Amino acid sequence: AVSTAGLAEKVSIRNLEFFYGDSRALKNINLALYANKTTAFIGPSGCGKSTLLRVLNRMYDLYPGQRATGEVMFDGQNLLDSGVDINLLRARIGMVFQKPTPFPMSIYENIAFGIRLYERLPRAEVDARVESALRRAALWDEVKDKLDASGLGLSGGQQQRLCIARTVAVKPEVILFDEPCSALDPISTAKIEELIDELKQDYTIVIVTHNMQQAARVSDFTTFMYLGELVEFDVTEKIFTAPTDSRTQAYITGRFG
Ligand SMILES: Nc1ncnc2c1ncn2[C@@H]1O[C@H](COP(=O)(O)OP(=O)(O)OP(=O)(O)O)[C@@H](O)[C@H]1O
Repeated sequence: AVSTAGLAEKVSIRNLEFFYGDSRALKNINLALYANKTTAFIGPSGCGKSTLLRVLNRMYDLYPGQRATGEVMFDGQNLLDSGVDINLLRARIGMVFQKPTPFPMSIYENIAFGIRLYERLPRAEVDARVESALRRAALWDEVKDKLDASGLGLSGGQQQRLCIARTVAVKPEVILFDEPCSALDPISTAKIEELIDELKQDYTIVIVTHNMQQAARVSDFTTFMYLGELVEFDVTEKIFTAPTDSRTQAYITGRFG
């Protein structure tokens, strides 16, 4: 059994199923995400990693024909319930995407815009929040003298840190990373990984990655998925050194995927 004694469950997923039309992409998923820990989702292409991540902030709501059943408990509420305030949910469970997606506006506005979606704050407080978010995302020193320049003028790695700053600025509790480094060079990747490691002091983090070294470096727990099923969940080191299931073993040794 996985030793999780003393850890707080931030999100508890129970009997989760997910459908694209008639096609079932997630089968009876049961999983806990622990507070102030990083959980990686790994597995071969098409196994359902992104689908599971997108359930956690109801991303699928935008698409007709996609639906989830079961429970995703977060602070005593089932996130899948129809009464859930989706905007509030996405402020509490933020997401960083694969490709950096800054808005076509200034660096400052990229962050202030997100804050204003959720809160009305005096300008000085917005300024302070923008600065602290940029510091948190390890970008402040590089941009403090050009906050009015376009976010699109930053390098790919800087753009991704800007997106992380934008997510952090609305004070989420959980941050979902969907292959956040797949478009980045090794140096930018190392920066983002370092950042993820620091962010877990204050947030609960989930990361989908194809890069097993990355999963091994940044996560505390790892979930191996295969064909829509959660095959194995364990402490990351255990998954990568002594997995229980033969399919996990096959994947981590490069025999498929
Ligand atoms: N919009 C969609 N409509 C129909 N089926 C979809 C859709 N998106 C994903 N699927 C299917 O759901 C399953 C899970 O896909 P998902 O993208 O979650 O896998 P993944 O593990 O994230 O894959 P990858 O590593 O390639 O990103 C796959 O069989 C995929 O073909």
